[in-house]
Parts: sequence; structure tokens; C-alpha cells
Amino acid sequence: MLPFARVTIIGIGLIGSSIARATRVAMPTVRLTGYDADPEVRATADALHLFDDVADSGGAAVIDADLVILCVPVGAMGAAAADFAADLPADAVVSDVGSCKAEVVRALSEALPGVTIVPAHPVAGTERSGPEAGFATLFHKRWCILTPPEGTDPVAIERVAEFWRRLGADIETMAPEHHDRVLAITSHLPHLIAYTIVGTASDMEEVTRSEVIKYSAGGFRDFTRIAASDPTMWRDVFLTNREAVLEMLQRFSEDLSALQRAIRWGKGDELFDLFSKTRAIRRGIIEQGQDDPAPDFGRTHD
Ligand SMILES: NC(=O)c1ccc[n+]([C@@H]2O[C@H](COP(=O)([O-])OP(=O)(O)OC[C@H]3O[C@@H](n4cnc5c(N)ncnc54)[C@H](O)[C@@H]3O)[C@@H](O)[C@H]2O)c1
Ligand SMILES: O=C(O)C(=O)C[C@]1(C(=O)O)C=C[C@@H](O)C=C1
Repeated sequence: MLPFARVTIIGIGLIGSSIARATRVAMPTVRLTGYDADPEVRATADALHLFDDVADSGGAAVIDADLVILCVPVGAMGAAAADFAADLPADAVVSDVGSCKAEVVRALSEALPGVTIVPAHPVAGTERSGPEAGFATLFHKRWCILTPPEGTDPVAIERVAEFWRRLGADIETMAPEHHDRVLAITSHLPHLIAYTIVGTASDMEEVTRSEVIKYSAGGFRDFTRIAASDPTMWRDVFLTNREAVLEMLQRFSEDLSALQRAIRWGKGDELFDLFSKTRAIRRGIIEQGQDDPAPDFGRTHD
């Protein structure tokens, strides 16, 4: 049996449009409705036939939904939920895909008192955004982390888990605060480093813009991909997951200073030991089959 029959997606960007595409493939009889605050995005979603219906208000979009998934930037979750709260059916389950969870859980619980909320985070994405950037296989073999508040109906949790399993994801459940600390180091800090390194390189007088482009075939190129990620999304992530990111940044700065000292004093053994350890970590990730599959999964550009 299908976990949900009428699914509404609020926010039709990379993630919202990927969920719509993946649902079409995995659960073709599900009735899909979409809504986005931006009328141009709604028109594009219509033209791409991503949904059975593209509604022109949040309320109209949720009126007969049994699952509503918020796919808006984390700083907009509370307002987007408040927008449809009055029209939400009493038995609907609300979920989201936000990249940080504690603050989103708080904002959704405040906007939707008494509603069953099962927050989720598919740990899958690209640097692109908007409805044209999505693709149906984005969630294949990727983690989807559920962070339900204590006391959430276990049946609702299992239905949301099953929905994501059908989109190809593997499920993990954890507390929102734990999620935010883990993702601060594995996702948020790497983005901050990429934004910094690309910004620094382009600011340096002797490294002109054209040289940055010309010599970016190596490691730097990987950083430029990450640093091309959506500015609104990432501004919201850093402001929303502030404490965990600052904690990880402090730890990272200390480790960076230790490396700086090792280079200054010619401590080759220290450098070699660290680089050997990190090489083993990368090999472990590949052996577990968790290497980034996205390049094979529908990207049309790099
Ligand atoms: N991009 C990724 O790699 C990735 C991965 C996992 C999770 N996420 C999370 O998914 C969410 C969406 O990210 P995305 O990459 O799809 O962004 P996106 O920019 O591609 O799409 C977001 C859409 O939300 C719409 N929107 C903004 N405020 C709204 C509101 N109040 N009501 C209705 N629509 C509104 C925007 O118009 C936009 O079309 C974010 O919370 C992000 O943290 C992103
Ligand atoms: O591959 C990328 O482009 C991503 O940044 C994806 C990524 C990540 O950091 O892993 C980014 C943010 C999300 O919340 C989940 C996934």
C-alpha cells in the first residue's frame, strides 16, 4: 500500500522538483500538487508538467493533502507553514527537507500547533537550484535523516520513512540537535571553506580572475562547484545552525593552526601522518558505496 496518496510540495526548487520527479517514477498513482511563492517558478513547474496541479496559494495547495513537504530555505520554513496552516486537513502529516533541524522543528511546531510533524533531511543535492535543476534519481542510495520530535506518532514516522525508501533513500533517525552537530562538520563547514577559498583566490591581486579560471582544473575546481551553491539557502543554513557551525569552526581553526606550525617548522612526519589518515578515510567512504553518485545521475553540466 502507498504510504501517502495525495502529496503536496511547497517550494519547487532543486529538492522539491526532484521529489516530484522521483515520486512520479516510484509511485505514479500519487496525486501531486505543488506551490511556490514565486509565480515564475510556478509557471516553469507547470510547463515541465511536474505536478497534477500547481496551486496559486499555499492554502489551496494543501486543502486535500495527506502529506505536505516543505522544500523552502530553512529561514522561510515558519512563514511558509503559517501560510497554509488554516487550510491543512486535521489528519495530514507535515514534513520538510531542511538542511538543519533543531530550529526548523521549533519553527514548524510553533506555526502548526497540534499537527503531526516528521522532519526529514535528504543528504543529497547539487550546487544548482530551481525547478529545472531537479532529477528523479537524486535520492538513490543517499541517506535521508528523520528527526521527529519526542512523542511523534510512530505510524506517521514509518509512513514518511517508507515514502523516502520508495524514492531510493536509506533511512536514519536521530535527534535534531545531534543531526545539526554532525551536519555542521560534514556539510556546513565544507561549504564555508569552499566559499572562503574561492573568495580569497578571487580577491588576491596577483591571482587575477582569468588565472583563477585558467588553472582551476585541479583541486580548486571542486571548491568552485561547492562555492556555486545557492546563496539564499546557505545564508539561511549558517544563520540557523549558528552554534554548531561556530563550535566546529573553532575546532577546525585550531587544527589548521597546528598544520600551519608543522609547515613552518618543517615537520614532514606530522604532515605525512595526517595525509595518510585522511586518505584512508576517503577509501573507507568509497568502500561503503557512499561516494558521490550525483555526476552519473542526470547532471547536464559541471
Ligand atoms: N540544495 C541542496 O543541495 C539541498 C540538499 C538537501 C536539502 N536542502 C534543503 O532543501 C530546501 C530547498 O533547497 P533547494 O536547493 O531546493 O532550494 P531552491 O532555491 O532550488 O528552491 C527553493 C524554492 O522555495 C521557494 N520559496 C521560498 N520561500 C517560500 C515560501 N515562503 N513559500 C513557498 N515557496 C517559497 C523559492 O521561490 C524557491 O523556488 C532548503 O531548506 C535546503 O536547506 C537542499
Ligand atoms: O553535493 C552537493 O553539492 C551538496 O552540497 C549536497 C549537500 C552536502 O553538503 O552533502 C548539501 C546540503 C544538503 O543539506 C545536503 C547535501
